[in-house]
Order: sequence, then C-alpha cells, then structure tokens
Amino acid sequence: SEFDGPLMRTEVPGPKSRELTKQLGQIQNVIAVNFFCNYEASRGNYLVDVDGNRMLDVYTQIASIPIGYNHPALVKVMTDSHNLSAFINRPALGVLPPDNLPEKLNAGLLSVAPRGMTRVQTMACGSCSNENAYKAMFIWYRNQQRGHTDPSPEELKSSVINQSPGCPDLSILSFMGGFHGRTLGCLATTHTKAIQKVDVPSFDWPIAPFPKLQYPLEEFKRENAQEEARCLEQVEDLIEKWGKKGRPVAGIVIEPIQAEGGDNHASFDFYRKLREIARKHGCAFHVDEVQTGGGATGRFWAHEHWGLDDPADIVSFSKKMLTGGYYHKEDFLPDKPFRIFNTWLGDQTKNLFLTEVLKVIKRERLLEEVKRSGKVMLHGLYELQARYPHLLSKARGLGTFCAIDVRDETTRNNLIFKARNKGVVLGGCGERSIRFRPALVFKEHHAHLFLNIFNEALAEM
Ligand SMILES: Cc1ncc(COP(=O)(O)O)c(CNc2csc(C(=O)O)c2)c1O
Repeated sequence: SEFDGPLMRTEVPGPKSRELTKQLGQIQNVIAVNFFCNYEASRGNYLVDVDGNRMLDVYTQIASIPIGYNHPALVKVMTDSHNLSAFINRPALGVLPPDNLPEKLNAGLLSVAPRGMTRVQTMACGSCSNENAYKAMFIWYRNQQRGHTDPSPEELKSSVINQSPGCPDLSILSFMGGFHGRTLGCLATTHTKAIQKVDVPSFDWPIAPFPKLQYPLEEFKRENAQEEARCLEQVEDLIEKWGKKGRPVAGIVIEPIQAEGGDNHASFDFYRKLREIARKHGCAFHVDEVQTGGGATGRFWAHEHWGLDDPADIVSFSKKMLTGGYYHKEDFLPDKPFRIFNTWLGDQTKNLFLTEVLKVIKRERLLEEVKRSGKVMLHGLYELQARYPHLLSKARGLGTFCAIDVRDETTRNNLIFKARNKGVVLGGCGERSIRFRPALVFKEHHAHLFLNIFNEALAEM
C-alpha cells in the first residue's frame, strides 16, 4: 500500500540533496538534477526524497514508471529464485539467448503487440530503439529499390568508407517539435530545443510542420482542419522535393502526441491521412510510442485511438515498457544476421518485470482507471484555466496524458517549483507547458488531491 498524501519536511532540494549534488558535481554535470531520491522508501504514486519529503509523483521519471514505486508484483520477480540467474548473467541476446526468451517475449511484449505486428526487436532505450528502427527502414527501402536483398560488390565496398552507393543517400521525414532521441540518427529527426542539437553534425532530411491547433478545439474546428490539411500538403511536397534531389524519403516518423515538443496534439484524422500519404509514396511509417505507449492515454498504444485500417510498419517503445524496442511488420525483419544487432539487444530482466506489469494492468483493470482519472484531471484543468485565465491556457489531454500551458517559461518553472514544495512532482515540456505523466495506478482520488495542491500553488502565484 502507499501513503495517504504528501508530507513535506524541508524545501526541495533539501540539505541532504544539496550535499549529494555537490558530491556528484565532482563527477558529472549536475545542473539538470532536481533532487536526490530515496527509492527504497518510495511507494506507489509517492516519491520520497533523500530529505524525507514525500511527494505525489505526477512525472514518474519522465513517464517511465508504469505501476508506481516498489509494486509488490515487481518485488516478487526479484525474490523468485528462478529469476536469480537472469539478474546475474546478462546474455548477448542476439547470439546466446536464454531458454525462456521465446516464452517471455510471447507472454510479455507480443501479448500487447499493436495490430498487424508479429515481430518485436528489443533494445535498451528509446534512442537505440529508434536508431535501429531507422536502419530497418533504410534496409527495407534499398531492398525495395534493388528488387532483391543482395547488395552489389560496389555497394559493399563503398559502404565501408561511408560512400554511396553502399551508403545510400536516403532520408527520414520528421516533424518540427518532434523528439525521437539524442543519438545521431534520432537527433537528426529531433527538433525541439537547440541545446540538444548545437555542435552536433546532422543530415539534410526533410522536416515537416506539425499542426498548430487552436484551443478550445470545438471553437476552432474549421481553422484546425485547414491547418492540418496545410501540414499534410507540406509533407507531400517535401517527399516529392527530396525525391527530386536524389535523397528519397525512406520513412516517416511521428509521435502520437509530440511530448518533448510541448504536448502537441493533432486529430486522429490527421494521422490516418498521414499513414495513407506514406503508403502512397512508398515510405515506411514509424510511430514513436516511447513516451505515449504503455497505457497512459487510456489505450495501450496511443495510436490505437486513430483507428488505422492499414497498420503502421514500425512502432517503437521504451519508458513504461521497461525495455526499449520496436515492433515491426514481416517486411522489416533483417534479411541477414548482424545487420540489426548489438551486444545485449536489451535486457531480459526487463522482460520479466514487464510480464508482471502487464498482469497487474489486466488484473487491476488499470486502463479503465486511466480513463476515469484522466477525466478528473482534464475537467479539473479546464476549471483551473477558467479560474486563472491570466496564468493558464490550452488544457489538453488523452487519458492521464494531459498538459496545460502557462503564461511564460519563467512562470511555468516557478509554478513547478512551488507545486513541488507543496508535495507534487511535475515536469515541463516545450517552451511553457506543464505535462502530467502519472503512473497507471494514479486513481481518481490522486487526481483530486493533485488538483487541490495545484490550485493552492496557483493561488499563490
Ligand atoms: C517520443 C520519444 N522518443 C524517443 C525518446 C528517447 O528515449 P531515450 O533515449 O531517452 O530512452 C524519448 C525520450 N523522452 C525524453 C524526455 S526528456 C528527454 C531528454 O533526453 O531530455 C528524453 C521520447 O519521448
């Protein structure tokens, strides 16, 4: 069981956090550190920090804690002696898999595979999942262009020294405001903050505009439909333009909700049309569910809300799934060994945890819970933006995957700081949004508790 509410003993960060930040500051850059945590004492929706402050966590490690801290079902995984060797001996899964790998993947990841997906490749994190998904798209595209899967001797030779035709001039179309990771390929499709990009070489790949919707949505239906049509036209223009300049678009990558970019939404119709555009132009279609996946939008996969007739080609995941990886269609199965590969290819212990998480989600009907607490959250945010119109706007969300805009970045940061000292851990995104990322065990009473504390913080601004 967890606690019945926050309990604050010091300002956050408290004295012990400050001391530890100094110590860690001797080793790493600590500017991004918020405070130090006592993960042993943390429980359910409550994160306890090193100074004994107990806070309601509505950020959950950048949306990566699925069923709260120290859930008994996960403790059980650790205390089950059958799992001991899995925690001690980390296999190179691609070459020497453990005997229970097929069973664990079938019971875990494949039991929640998006419609149309029969294959899954595990990885360690979101970036390496997307990085390898991009490679799978490029290989698929070249095999389509070639008409078979055997690169010529000239392609093989030139590839070793980074030259075409072996290293083909292909591109991936991404969207302004998109975030797909920090490694070089992913970074070339990430367009959020300059500090994440500056000083790193990139590729000349097309970047399409993402719809800028006006809120409240019901008052701007026509304008928003026009804005979405404009963006889709731009996508087609860019695909044609990059084809003409000899750098054809092999794949399109997009998030169901642009999270780092500021929780930017588009209509389900926009996404259905985008999927069709990819099909029409022979581009692979990659849905990045690293942050939206795992149930927080009320569906296990956020893109399930779109009602695609023609499934995506690739769906990548990480965070709440505890392991990284990507589902893909048969056509994207590597055609030769050691093309999509690395030492560990993820971590089998995460598959053990995930199998238990999925059982808890089913047993406790957590997706129904998310829909109920999400309704409380969103209605509460509508009320608060009506009460504080000089501070708040654009309340939005799907399930508990909600957000609200604050007047400006400084006010947003001050509000997050003030809420934290009242016992709620929040995170920002975009220039001036606050994004809400509670765990799946965040119930209606947690939502009411959060809204009351958030209101107190707003009243003091
Ligand atoms: C939609 C989406 N795709 C890929 C990634 C990259 O995942 P990681 O490499 O961080 O595991 C993320 C990671 N999210 C994230 C939140 S803050 C952050 C950062 O690096 O600042 C990264 C994501 O939200």
